Amino acid sequence: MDVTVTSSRVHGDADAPPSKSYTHRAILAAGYSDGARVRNPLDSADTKATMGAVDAFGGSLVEVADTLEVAGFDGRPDVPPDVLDCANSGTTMRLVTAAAALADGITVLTGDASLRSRPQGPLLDALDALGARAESTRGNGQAPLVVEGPIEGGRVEIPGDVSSQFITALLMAGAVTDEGVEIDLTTELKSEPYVDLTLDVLDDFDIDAERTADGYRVPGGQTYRADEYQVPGDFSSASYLVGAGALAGDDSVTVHNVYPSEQGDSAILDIVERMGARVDWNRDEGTVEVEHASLSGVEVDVGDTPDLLPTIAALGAAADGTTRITNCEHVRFKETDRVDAMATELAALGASVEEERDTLTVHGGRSDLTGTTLSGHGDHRIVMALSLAGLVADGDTTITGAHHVDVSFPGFFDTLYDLGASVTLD
Ligand SMILES: O=C(O)C1=C[C@@H](OP(=O)(O)O)[C@@H](O)[C@H](O)C1
Ligand SMILES: C=C(OP(=O)(O)O)C(=O)O
Repeated sequence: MDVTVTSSRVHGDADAPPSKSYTHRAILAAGYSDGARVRNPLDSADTKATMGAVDAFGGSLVEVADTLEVAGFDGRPDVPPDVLDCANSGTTMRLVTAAAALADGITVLTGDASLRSRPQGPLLDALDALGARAESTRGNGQAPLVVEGPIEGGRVEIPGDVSSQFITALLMAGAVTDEGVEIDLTTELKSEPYVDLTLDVLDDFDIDAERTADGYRVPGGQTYRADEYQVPGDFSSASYLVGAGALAGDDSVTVHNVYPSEQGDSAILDIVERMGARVDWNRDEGTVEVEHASLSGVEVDVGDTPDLLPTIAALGAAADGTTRITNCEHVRFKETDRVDAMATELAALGASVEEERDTLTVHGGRSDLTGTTLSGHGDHRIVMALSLAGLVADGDTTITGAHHVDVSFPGFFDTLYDLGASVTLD
């Protein structure tokens, strides 16, 4: 399915969907427990993949209104009856690979073509060091993966600059090993707020884990326990709504369901404010009101907030002056190489863009942007970010693969349409 966005103004109220990162963790943590209710989970393609894994490990999940009733596998996953298909979800593959290493037998994991091109090697090496057999079938550190457990715990070294999801995976599984897991980071950690978010969920499930001088530690022999877990709203998804208000607001846009949490991507509020928009975050009410202004370029380090790169690049293309996005090499390891994808598509729209390994520079100006047909690169965030640029480009902007928004924000185009954007799906 393609989407065509025509230059338009937006205003009114919109809800941020539930957080994808919190939902994955809450569902898997409920799986590790003997049972828990997850309230207001995100129902999307990626979170369904995690639900499928919990089911395959011997848990069960029943949806009752806005709550998922999870009967867990109580710390000991069964050997799955079939290959685990993690679809497009990096979070599922990493978190579930470590869970599979607890099972007494062999698990095979795969995913779509994008997921089968993403790096898993450091996690496989770490699980190997903990006593599992963990292999890439092609020997290239990518899925399909074969994992044979069980692990008992121990000490591992792992780089922190490929994916923080490896750390999250080891912490979540490590809590139910006999010996616990001590993680020594061999490089600087990127995407650190996502590990903070993991510690937050673990704490709510009564699991102790902590940052150490060299990395992280989780003691073993623990029991996941929570009656009910409430998932907060998603700031990465909210970034597109906030971005729409900042770029094309006619009067203001108010985004609901955005309460404070450990999500690093709440940085989007500060970024659009620095670009010149007026932003009012009422933390108690969980609302953000954004008023459009003529935006100017900014410099942003996305070391902690990789998922904001497409949003910031799109805003930068429409802002006056130069937007420099630094510390972004790890953004190349996502559903697609997002640094390259945004550079290519914004250039096709008429922006002047320079791409280096670790930096993306966009020389913006909305008068330079002319609608054309762009590739969504099969990546939900590229599709949503390019839609923002379409709001201000002259004429029609068509983006291919619009259905990929189902990965994290299934109602995205309805939400944009309800705000007044001219959006046509076909
Ligand atoms: O743990 C998580 O929920 C996520 C961690 C980040 O990935 P990396 O740690 O691989 O940068 C982020 O990009 C991804 O969308 C979600
Ligand atoms: C990279 C993302 O997710 P994942 O790593 O789970 O595929 C994302 O949602 O932008």
